Amino acid sequence: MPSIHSIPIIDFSEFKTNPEKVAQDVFNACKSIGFFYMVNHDIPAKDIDKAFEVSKSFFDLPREEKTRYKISANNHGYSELLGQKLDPENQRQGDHKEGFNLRAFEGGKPYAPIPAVFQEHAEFLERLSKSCHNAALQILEAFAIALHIPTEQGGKHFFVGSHNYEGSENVLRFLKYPRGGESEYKEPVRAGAHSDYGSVTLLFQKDVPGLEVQASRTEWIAAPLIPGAITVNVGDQMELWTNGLFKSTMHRVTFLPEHNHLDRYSMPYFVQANSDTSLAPIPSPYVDQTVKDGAIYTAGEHLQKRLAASHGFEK
Ligand SMILES: O=C(O)CCC(=O)C(=O)O
Ligand SMILES: [Fe+2]
Repeated sequence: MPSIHSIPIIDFSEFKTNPEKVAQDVFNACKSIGFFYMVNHDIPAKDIDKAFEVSKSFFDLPREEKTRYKISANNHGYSELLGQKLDPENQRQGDHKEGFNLRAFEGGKPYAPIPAVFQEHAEFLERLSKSCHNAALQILEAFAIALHIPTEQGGKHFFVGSHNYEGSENVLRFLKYPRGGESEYKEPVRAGAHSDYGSVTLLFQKDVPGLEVQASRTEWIAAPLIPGAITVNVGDQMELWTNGLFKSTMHRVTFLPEHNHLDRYSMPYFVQANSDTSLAPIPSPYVDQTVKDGAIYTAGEHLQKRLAASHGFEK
């Protein structure tokens, strides 16, 4: 396979008028590098800016405040600096980041208690998390169109049917990679190499780059910041569902010496299929239907397995 040197930019303003074209671009990206930039999506820039401000106000709180909301096996809450290993098999030290996972709202309320700095913007955060979900539904519709899912199996709505917002395990995650500390830090990268666990991830990057994507077994390429674009990647659930056709590509975050004086903030939105959904190969003429080895997990089982390994939760 030729090596892939860049991440394609896909214009979703054409999705309403020419869905086939957008779906084909998405298909080509997902079969090769597993990443693309979504431009002209429906999430207003001012909402993204505001979310980063709210995120900063949370991370600025004293440590004792933040640790009151410590993350547990429900995947909601605060993870401390060095608290998570995204590459648990290889890392000697946790990631050089702190984070807060905000699970999907339920019945208009946060999934579990959230700090006052979030609570005072609860309506806004719920709206944002639903806008992210809707952007993901457009991508999932593009997947189904490109994969030619038969109409009797749901056609273009195939994935939409297995991605409810209400009751989902979707997470809007706030991350802060603090400036400094790189000289004592033992690892070469500040977030370990990993693939994402869900079906699709939307990532909002801001000001400070550092994300790298494994373009081939030996080559990492930068995923630079593109103003206004959402960095989108295929997650494990989609790779399993497509029996390896779509690539859940490894990625990591590096230290960049020219940005050492700045805190890095990012905001991934992890989209999960309904937890009881089987990850057996989907009905597409492009997807090999033979299951080679191992058991077929449900989306929920797959997620729990990966989360337990990276956070060290009790199993
Ligand atoms: O911070 C980033 O840019 C990427 C974070 C990431 O890949 C993750 O949390 O899964
Ligand atoms: Fe990731």
